[in-house]
Amino acid sequence: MTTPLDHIRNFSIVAHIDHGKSTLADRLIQLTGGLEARDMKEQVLDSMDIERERGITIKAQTVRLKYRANNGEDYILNLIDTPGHVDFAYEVSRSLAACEGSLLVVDASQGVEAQTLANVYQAIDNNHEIVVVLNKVDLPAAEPERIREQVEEVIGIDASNAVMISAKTGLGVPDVLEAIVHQLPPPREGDIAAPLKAMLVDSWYDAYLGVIVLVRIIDGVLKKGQTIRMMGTGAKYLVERTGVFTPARVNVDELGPGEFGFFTGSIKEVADTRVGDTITEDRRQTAKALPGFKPAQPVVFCGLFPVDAADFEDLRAAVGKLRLNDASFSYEMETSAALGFGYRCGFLGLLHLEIIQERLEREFNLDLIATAPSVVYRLLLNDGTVKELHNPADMPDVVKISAIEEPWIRATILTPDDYLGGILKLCQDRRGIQADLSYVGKRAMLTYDLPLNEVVFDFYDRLKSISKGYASFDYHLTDYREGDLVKMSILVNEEPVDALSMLVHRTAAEKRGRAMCEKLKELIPHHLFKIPIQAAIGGKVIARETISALRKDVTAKCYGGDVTRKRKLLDKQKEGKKRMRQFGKVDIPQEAFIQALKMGD
Ligand SMILES: Nc1nc2c(ncn2[C@@H]2O[C@H](COP(=O)(O)OP(=O)(O)OP(=O)(O)O)[C@@H](O)[C@H]2O)c(=O)[nH]1
Repeated sequence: MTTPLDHIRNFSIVAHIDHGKSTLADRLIQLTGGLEARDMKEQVLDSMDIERERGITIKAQTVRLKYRANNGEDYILNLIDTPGHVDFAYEVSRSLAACEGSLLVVDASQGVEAQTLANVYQAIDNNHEIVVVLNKVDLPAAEPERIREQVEEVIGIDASNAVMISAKTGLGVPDVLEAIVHQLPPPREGDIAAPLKAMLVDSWYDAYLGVIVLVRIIDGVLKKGQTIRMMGTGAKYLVERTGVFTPARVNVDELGPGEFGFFTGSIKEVADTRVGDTITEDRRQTAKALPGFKPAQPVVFCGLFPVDAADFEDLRAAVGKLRLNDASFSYEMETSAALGFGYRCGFLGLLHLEIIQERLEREFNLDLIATAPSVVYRLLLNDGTVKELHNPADMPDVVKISAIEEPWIRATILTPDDYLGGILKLCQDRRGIQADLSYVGKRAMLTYDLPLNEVVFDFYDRLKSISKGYASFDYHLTDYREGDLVKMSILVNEEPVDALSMLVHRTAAEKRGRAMCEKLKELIPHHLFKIPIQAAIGGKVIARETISALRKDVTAKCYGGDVTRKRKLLDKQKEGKKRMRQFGKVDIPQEAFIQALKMGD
């Protein structure tokens, strides 16, 4: 039995990070009986361990809620969870496109932030009706009335029906359910008799069921035994199971128009499923496919190498497994003179990079060295061809290059006025071009165009430290612009360390080079000989430091003393060695790579 359209509501929750989206989602699940209170693990929607630890939502999920409204009618509410971090903006946009309404959650003590704006504008672009939810009214600092006005003023939407709640205590949450039913529209179209037409919203790999495909049905019915066709790729699959998440996985006989659910079939890899693809029945096809989505493009690349070269096979298996579940992560084999065999990996952003690296280390027990993150540069070559550069080490001879283009972003920053000066300076130092400055109450709203290259390293950390954590930030890629970029090499003991080479703007090269040399000087241990550390552009050295020679050997002070203590010291040294890489005659600790690449100004 499928549910009539007017008894279905499909909605997302959009919010700035930490404004309480997951807490509210949990409350809604709890109130509608999806979970008994005692089963409630904190924040069920954030299912991966790392997500839970970091308190961020990565993988968009959906949950079907059964709700008996105050009018006595039964409704199906499909909650489509969306990630809150800028790196995952693409996942936000695809989940929003599959539903009709949004709850806009705003922390009533903090007010509108950068990602509130970015996310709500995406919802508006998708023609969503919006219910404003002012959360955390239990906090003494909450000012729901003022924030309601702010939402109207800054975002320009009607907030007269805003629901005031505390997702933490549960106060007001039942009103959210009523608002979903009465203020959000049911699915706009849907013909049960028409040929199957469904949108592929997401897919992931499950160890027991294989690839699970999340769909939103537009027309027709999806059920077991059907042969379906993906219209974009042309691939055909037999449907083996259909079901929904409540959030527990429950099989259902069929999925009808307006509904969300999943199916499994003979699909081998997540890569075989394209988000945004139209799914239809092979023997009775829908006439017109949905407008497609473009796949998420990696914007940041870095090399990942095992600390111990013998672990390469394990790394190969691990990246393969991760990719099964995360099609936005890409990799190809790379060899580095300094680091041996590894993978060049592409990510949606820096957070995505950190998460993947952490999962590889934690879930697969690998020790890794990550090279400097690099954006994708476009090289215009003299022979008229264009080459994408994912790795500074692959840069062709400069005489072959007529121009280098780099990606730019448009950033929105909201900050209390007190920190405006520091932030303006930061943006300016990072080659930013100010596009706008206005005020949201007492806070400044800054719009800047910045080269992504200047943001990937530590911009966000710097912004947070300058503003004592109060500034919020969001960005999207805009275009490629030509820049005066040069490749800077780092030489340790006269040997170039390919993993540390990077593209930098000419005006910033000397400062970066100097900082890098100083940092490496601190991080590379003394050896028995003097070690020069140099930064160079082409053949020209632009910065130099020297590590003086070591005088004593570590065990000298134990001479003639306690043997166990001596052995302990040697063991400790050996342990340290494991995390070292040898470059010519010099041992560089893994930590040196990580720290050297995370540089402040
Ligand atoms: N006092 C108070 N704290 C709340 C309320 N709702 C959520 N919080 C707290 O605010 C923090 C962030 O809440 P989350 O639900 O994780 O926020 P989120 O928006 O889902 O964050 P992301 O998943 O990272 O995007 C948590 O520490 C919650 O316990 C509320 O109504 N009152």
